[in-house]
Amino acid sequence: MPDDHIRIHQVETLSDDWFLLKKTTFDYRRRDGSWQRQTRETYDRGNGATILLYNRARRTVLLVRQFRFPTYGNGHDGFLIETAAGLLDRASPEERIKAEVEEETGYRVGEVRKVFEAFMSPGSVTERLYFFVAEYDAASRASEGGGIAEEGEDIEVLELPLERALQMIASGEIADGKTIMLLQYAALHLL
Ligand SMILES: Nc1nc2c(ncn2[C@@H]2O[C@H](COP(=O)(O)OP(=O)(O)O[C@H]3O[C@H](CO)[C@@H](O)[C@H](O)[C@@H]3O)[C@@H](O)[C@H]2O)c(=O)[nH]1
Ligand SMILES: [Mg+2]
Repeated sequence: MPDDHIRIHQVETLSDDWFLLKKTTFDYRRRDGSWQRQTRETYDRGNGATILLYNRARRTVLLVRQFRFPTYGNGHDGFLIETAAGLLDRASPEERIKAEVEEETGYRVGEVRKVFEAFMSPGSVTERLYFFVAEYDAASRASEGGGIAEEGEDIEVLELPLERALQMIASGEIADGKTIMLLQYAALHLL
């Protein structure tokens, strides 16, 4: 796709509170060469990182459960089981995910390995998510985890056999996109 296919016409800030919601009007050059005016809203919450901790010998994974208000009421009770994750806040993905995984799970990991990057909701959310894996064992537990209570985090740590986690995808008990992707990666490549 050549670089000259977009001309930004107008950018309007609809909301700039916790995160940023913009409405952009732009001209898009279609594949047949004609220009078409379009408007799109984009929700910008920065980029993020997520990590699956796994134990090869025991064939287990570490996940977290927390209340996610946006899912509450959309056919879910809101308590999502997820891989540990956090927003980058201008840090590098590697740096951020190491701090985040310790905050949320209490486990301190040395080496983390990036396995892929993905846009999780490209029609409306700008965020690029960086996916990592790392090994853990009982000795890597440095604290209780649980997240930052002052920020409203109330995170429960779950250790599960990979087989059980995969069954929970099939049953709908695990319903978070990034988590499903990393568990499937583990089944294919790690455990
Ligand atoms: N006051 C307030 N707090 C908010 C709001 N939105 C989020 N927060 C708080 O901001 C903090 C963000 O926590 P992180 O651990 O850094 O991010 P995350 O929400 O876990 O995000 C991760 O998971 C997302 C969902 O899969 C990912 O989209 C994201 O990239 C990241 O990896 C949490 O304490 C959350 O409650 C808001 O509108 N108002
Ligand atoms: Mg988080």
